Amino acid sequence: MSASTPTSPARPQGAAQPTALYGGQGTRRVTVRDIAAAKARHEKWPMLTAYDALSARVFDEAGIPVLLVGDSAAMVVYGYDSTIPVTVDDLVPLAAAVVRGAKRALVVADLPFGSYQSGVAEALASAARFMKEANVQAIKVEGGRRVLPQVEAMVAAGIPVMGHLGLTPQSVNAFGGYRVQGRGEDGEQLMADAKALEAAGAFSVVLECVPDELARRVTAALSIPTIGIGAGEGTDAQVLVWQDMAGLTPHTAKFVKKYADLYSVLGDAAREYAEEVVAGAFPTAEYSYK
Ligand SMILES: Nc1nc(=O)c2c([nH]1)NC[C@@H]1CN(c3ccc(C(=O)N[C@@H](CCC(=O)O)C(=O)O)cc3)CN21
Ligand SMILES: CC(C)C(=O)C(=O)O
Ligand SMILES: [Mg+2]
Repeated sequence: MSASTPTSPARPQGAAQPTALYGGQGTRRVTVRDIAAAKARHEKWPMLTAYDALSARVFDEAGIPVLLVGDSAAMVVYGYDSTIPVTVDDLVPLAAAVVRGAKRALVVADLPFGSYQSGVAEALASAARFMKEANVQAIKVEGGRRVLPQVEAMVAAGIPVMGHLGLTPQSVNAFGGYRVQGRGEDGEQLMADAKALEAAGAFSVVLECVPDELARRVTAALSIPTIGIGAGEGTDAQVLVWQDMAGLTPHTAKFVKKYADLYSVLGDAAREYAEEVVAGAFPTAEYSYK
């Protein structure tokens, strides 16, 4: 598969199959410059969310080059029914755990609702907390031209910024639900937002729940990578919430492909453990000390 890729050195037996982004990079962490170079080489790459050290380690060793500490933690970690309630205080410890667990992946953290919208100073202060307390390498904010001053200020401060357009879940109350965005005339607004983010210095942009044809046009129009979720096959990269793709989340959107059935696997393990404890079948001598 990658045998013909000149930049990929031989890897130790048993090592995870690297994505193209990891080619030739030894064990150092992926950087935003690597991400930019991948677009120039027309390489597609995967991003997953992560919220704890152990899952971050699993994904890192599986060759996922970029991990996102998403504000979706509000829903999949904290049990809220939207991303609105989660705070910087909630997310910073999760982000710190992900950075400790992942040795090679670039770690990006979402700025949560209410931690950047009011202005440049608020955005810089929130981003600085993720950089100083969690040691993340990049920050993501939702929105286009309405958050441009914040994006420009963060970039000027040396903070790599990932944009996020389309279905921006922090605006769920304005959208009136989790609906596909950018159809018809709205597509041109989204295109203008994407170009503005690139001009402001964003290093990449997430396109969530938009028509595949729009995502393809935006991807062609930008020199920075697009990362799709429910945006079809035409983006440079893809992202999914890990509990969705692993089949742990009971109800998911149409764009989710389940690559495992963790809901059943984990439930079966818990049921079997419970049965054995009740029956006195666990622990046996094998699991006991003399
Ligand atoms: N676990 C999880 N996965 C996610 O992908 C995710 C979160 N949480 N939380 C934050 C947002 C919310 N997201 C969502 C939630 C629901 C739909 C959804 O049900 N969409 C409809 C589309 C309806 C239409 O056609 O307009 C669908 O049927 O897929 C989409 C994105 C994506 N994000
Ligand atoms: C799904 C991705 C793009 C996200 O913003 C999140 O997980 O919070
Ligand atoms: Mg998010």
